[in-house]
Amino acid sequence: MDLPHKGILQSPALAQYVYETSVYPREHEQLKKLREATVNKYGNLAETAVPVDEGRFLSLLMKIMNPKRTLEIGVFTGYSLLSTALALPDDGLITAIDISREHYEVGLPCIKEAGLAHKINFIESPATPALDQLILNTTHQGEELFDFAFVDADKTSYKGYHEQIVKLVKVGGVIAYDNTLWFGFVAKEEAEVPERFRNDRNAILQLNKFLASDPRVDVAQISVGDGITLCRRIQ
Ligand SMILES: C[S@@+](CC[C@H](N)C(=O)[O-])C[C@H]1O[C@@H](n2cnc3c(N)ncnc32)[C@H](O)[C@@H]1O
Repeated sequence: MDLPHKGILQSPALAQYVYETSVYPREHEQLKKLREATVNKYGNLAETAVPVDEGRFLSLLMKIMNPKRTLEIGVFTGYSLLSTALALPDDGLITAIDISREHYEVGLPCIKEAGLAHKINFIESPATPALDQLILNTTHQGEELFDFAFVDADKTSYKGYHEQIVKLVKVGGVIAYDNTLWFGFVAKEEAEVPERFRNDRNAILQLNKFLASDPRVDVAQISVGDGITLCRRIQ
């Protein structure tokens, strides 16, 4: 599939400037290898992964938050997952959910090489039932709530995931929704948006509107990568 330039830095030259100045010089060797393995295997589809500046943002956010338990929905080959894993404290653990393990297998050797596979509990499942199971585990078996959740899966389900994840993230914890500026299409008229992006654009528009007035979370729209909405649970 031919994707338009992903990310809100609409000039490829500006994106390249950011990547070369502040991302690539600090990119972990195994992250770079994972990125290259993804391009080798999937070509243009490698753009499905978070852009590298977003990976860096996630990594720094983890270092600031120092979370013990994190959740990721939508793993693909694992660029955001490894960006997170590299920044967790020694006792930090990640629960990662994806409908298919196939793509994850491409990045897994790099995650192993970085010595971080033991931190990751990968659940191969559609997210909705997997989240329901996690809710059961926390309510009936007293498992700890999560400090952080990163959501980067099927956009039309984000609103449903939000209702589940607010039950799984502790008060004071953070939920990050990816692609909330959706290639910049959120600010365009529908007629200007290629047809195959319209459904997801509508879902993102509804999500953004909903989150802006959800009293359970405090919200900031972060203009990095393809747009991340950070939600801090306040009730
Ligand atoms: C945009 S990619 C994730 C990119 C990843 N965060 C990265 O940095 O490489 C979306 C992922 O969501 C997964 N996905 C799609 N629908 C899903 C669902 N209903 N439940 C769980 N995962 C799903 C896809 O298999 C795909 O790997």
